[in-house]
Amino acid sequence: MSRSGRAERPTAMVAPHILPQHDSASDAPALAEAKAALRRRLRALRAAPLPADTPAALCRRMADCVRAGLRPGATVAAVWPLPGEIDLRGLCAELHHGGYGVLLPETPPRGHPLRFRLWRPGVPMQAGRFGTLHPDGPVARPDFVFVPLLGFDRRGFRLGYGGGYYDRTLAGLDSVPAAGYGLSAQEVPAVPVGRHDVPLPVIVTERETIRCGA
Ligand SMILES: Nc1nc2c(c(=O)[nH]1)N(C=O)[C@@H](CNc1ccc(C(=O)N[C@@H](CCC(=O)O)C(=O)O)cc1)CN2
Ligand SMILES: Nc1ncnc2c1ncn2[C@@H]1O[C@H](COP(=O)(O)OP(=O)(O)OP(=O)(O)O)[C@@H](O)[C@H]1O
Repeated sequence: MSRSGRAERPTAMVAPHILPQHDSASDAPALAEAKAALRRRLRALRAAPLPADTPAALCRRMADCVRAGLRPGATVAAVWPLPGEIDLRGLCAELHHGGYGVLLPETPPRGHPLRFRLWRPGVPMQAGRFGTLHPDGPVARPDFVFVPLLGFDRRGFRLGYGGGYYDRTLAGLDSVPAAGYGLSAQEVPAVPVGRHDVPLPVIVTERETIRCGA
């Protein structure tokens, strides 16, 4: 049974990649339920303890990814950690000290894109929706976006917390370069996708930098 008390649909579990498409702005119910079921599984998996060097290995790859593609002075969107997530605060500090502008998202009401604000070490953080924290710095446009995820596949599709925030945000940023990031343990064979889900070109894990679809 799902959290809502409804039975989960077997088709959604067996072949999530061939679910019928829906005509409205939201995902069709079967697709939404397939995503919700996968989210529950991936959240549970996140509770497992991590090897001590894993977060540092991931952050190192993410910093390399920025330095390979952008010059200092460019702005990079990261996130401030929510409980249970990989902590990118060390990466934020490293990028800031390397001359990059570090942006963090402010979470708007559901249905709206994220707004990114400039962060620097010590800047006051404001409490936002869903327990998120954002800096009170000026709003700025990212030159590059790191996209958090609960799960991903090798095609570059990802699953987040279900707000649809990143798909909306990237759709509004006119082909800004972006990379997903997460743990290799968060990889699944095929994330269930709807018409708003746009695959990411790159996903960085602690083990590899995946060029999706390559
Ligand atoms: N650190 C971080 N910041 C982020 C995101 C993220 O994934 N990670 N977001 C990515 O879009 C946006 C916030 N989106 C969110 C959308 C829904 C929920 C949410 O429903 N949270 C659940 C608990 C989820 C869990 O702990 O697994 C809740 O509040 O009950 C949280 C954030 C912007 N900031
Ligand atoms: N660009 C968009 N325009 C309209 N609706 C969208 C857009 N992107 C996503 N949605 C809708 O938002 C809802 C949540 O999307 P989805 O389940 O893909 O979220 P998510 O990627 O897990 O969340 P997040 O991006 O916040 O981490 C779905 O109903 C989806 O169809």
